[in-house]
Amino acid sequence: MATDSIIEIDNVWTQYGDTVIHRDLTLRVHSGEVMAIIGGSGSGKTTLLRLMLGLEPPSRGTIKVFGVPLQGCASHDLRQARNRWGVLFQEGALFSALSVYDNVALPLRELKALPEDGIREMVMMKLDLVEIDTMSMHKMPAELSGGMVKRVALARALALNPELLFLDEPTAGLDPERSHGFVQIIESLRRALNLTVVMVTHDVDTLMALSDRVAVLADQQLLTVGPLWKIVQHKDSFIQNFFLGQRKRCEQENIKDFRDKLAIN
Ligand SMILES: Nc1ncnc2c1ncn2[C@@H]1O[C@H](COP(=O)(O)OP(=O)(O)OP(=O)(O)O)[C@@H](O)[C@H]1O
Repeated sequence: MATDSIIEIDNVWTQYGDTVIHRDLTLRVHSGEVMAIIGGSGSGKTTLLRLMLGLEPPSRGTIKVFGVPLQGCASHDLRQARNRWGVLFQEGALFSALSVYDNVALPLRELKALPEDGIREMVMMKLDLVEIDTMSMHKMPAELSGGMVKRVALARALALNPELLFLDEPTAGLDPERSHGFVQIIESLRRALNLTVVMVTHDVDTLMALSDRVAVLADQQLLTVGPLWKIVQHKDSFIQNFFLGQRKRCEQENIKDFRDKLAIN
């Protein structure tokens, strides 16, 4: 078995009553890669993310993150594993009653490992990473644009210096320009912090910009896993429809050009 697997999913089934969502999924996420998960609406992408976060157990099979089996491990081990990952939920999910500063400080305060001035230093550093200026620090979430909410949520996800980042539809709801800017921030952070990333997305630009491999969920199974340029050549009808009119863009050379431009802009 590869030693650099950060996430190991083995023979996982998810079932609600008689309804099977996942049938015998096996997947590895390697250290330092960006693994994208795509699939139709209701194909079980978010549920798969929730399984990887230990928020719900699979009906069958095992999931290990950092070598820790999420089911049946000691609560101390689970807590330690959780402190090594950050999550950006689909809607940003900031606490509406807390300021920008307090939202980012929250995971650090919960950890009870730093004095308040240490927390302040960390919060300022994370806000700087996601390009939120100090003027906005005391704003409430309702006063922020959609793009800012995402960036603050990303700062919070990074608060504990995670090695692993989960992103659920990171660019959903952003206009193309903001989406582009947010993807650039994720890409530069990923490089600088050497992050492993698991993201659910339906956005082809985001896939082109960030993904090293793409896992396709369809018909309750993992249809295929591979680099984007290979995935688009798959004959399956879901994949064909998903990339309709975009297959040429997703050729290897075009992906490279797209990423080069992203790095320059
Ligand atoms: N706790 C639950 N109880 C019963 N059914 C559930 C539960 N959680 C999810 N489901 C069902 O599992 C299926 C997969 O849901 P999930 O949200 O993972 O899909 P998805 O691929 O993320 O969809 P979308 O792209 O529309 O967000 C859906 O049919 C959903 O209704």
